[in-house]
Amino acid sequence: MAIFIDSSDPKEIQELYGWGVLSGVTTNPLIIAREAPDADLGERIREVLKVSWGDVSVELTTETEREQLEEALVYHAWDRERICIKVPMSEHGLRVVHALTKKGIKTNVTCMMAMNQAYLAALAGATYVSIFSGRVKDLGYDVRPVISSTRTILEREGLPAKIIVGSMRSMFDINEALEAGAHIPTITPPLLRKMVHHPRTESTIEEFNNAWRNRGSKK
Ligand SMILES: O=C(CO)[C@@H](O)[C@H](O)[C@H](O)[C@H](O)COP(=O)(O)O
Repeated sequence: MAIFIDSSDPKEIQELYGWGVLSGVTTNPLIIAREAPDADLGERIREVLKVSWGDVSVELTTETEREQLEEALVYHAWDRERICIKVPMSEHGLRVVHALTKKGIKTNVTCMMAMNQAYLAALAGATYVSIFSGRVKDLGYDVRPVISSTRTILEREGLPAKIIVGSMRSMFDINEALEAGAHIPTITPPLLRKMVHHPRTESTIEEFNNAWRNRGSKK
C-alpha cells in the first residue's frame, strides 16, 4: 500500500512529504497547466524531483507513436531511476508502453475507465495502470467493480502492474478505492489534508488540553 500526491506544486509536495506518508508523485498536463501555466515543464519536474522521493509520473503531450517515444526519452533523461512515463491509453500508446518496457523504462498508462483497458496496459508491460474514479462516476457507473476486477485479474495472471486510482474528488472516493483493491490512491493536496481532520478528533484534543491547562483549578 502507498499513497501518491496528484500535484506538480513543489512547495505543496515538499510540505506534504514531510508527513512521511507519501511515496510518489503523479502529474498530468491539466494539473500543470492549472497550477503553473507559464512554467517550463523540465524545470518544474526537476523541482518536484528535488523535494520528493519515489516515482514521478510525467505525462506525454504529443500524439503520434514516434513523437511519444521521442518525448518519453527526453523525460526519462531527467532522472533514469524515478521518472515514470505516463502514456494515455490508445492503440499506439500500447506500442509505446511495450517499446519503453523493453528499454527498462517505467510507464504509467493513464485515462482508463475500464478493466479491459487496464488488463491490456498491464500485458503490454505497464508499471502502473491508472483508473479514473471521478470520471467513471460522472458517466453514471460504479467504479468499485472496475477496480476490484482489475485487481483480481492482475493477481490471477501474475502481472506486476500496480493499480493507481486518480480523479479522486472526495474522502468517500478514497475509501471506496482502497476497499475495492487499489494499490495506490493518488490524492490532491486539499483532499490529503482533509484525510487528517475529523471534528470529533479536534474537539477531543481541545477537551484534553483544556483539562490539562485547568488541572487543580477546582481545588
Ligand atoms: O492518472 C493519474 C495518476 O496516474 C492522475 O494524475 C490523473 O491524471 C488525475 O487524477 C486527473 O486529475 C484526473 O482527472 P480529473 O477528473 O481530476 O480532472
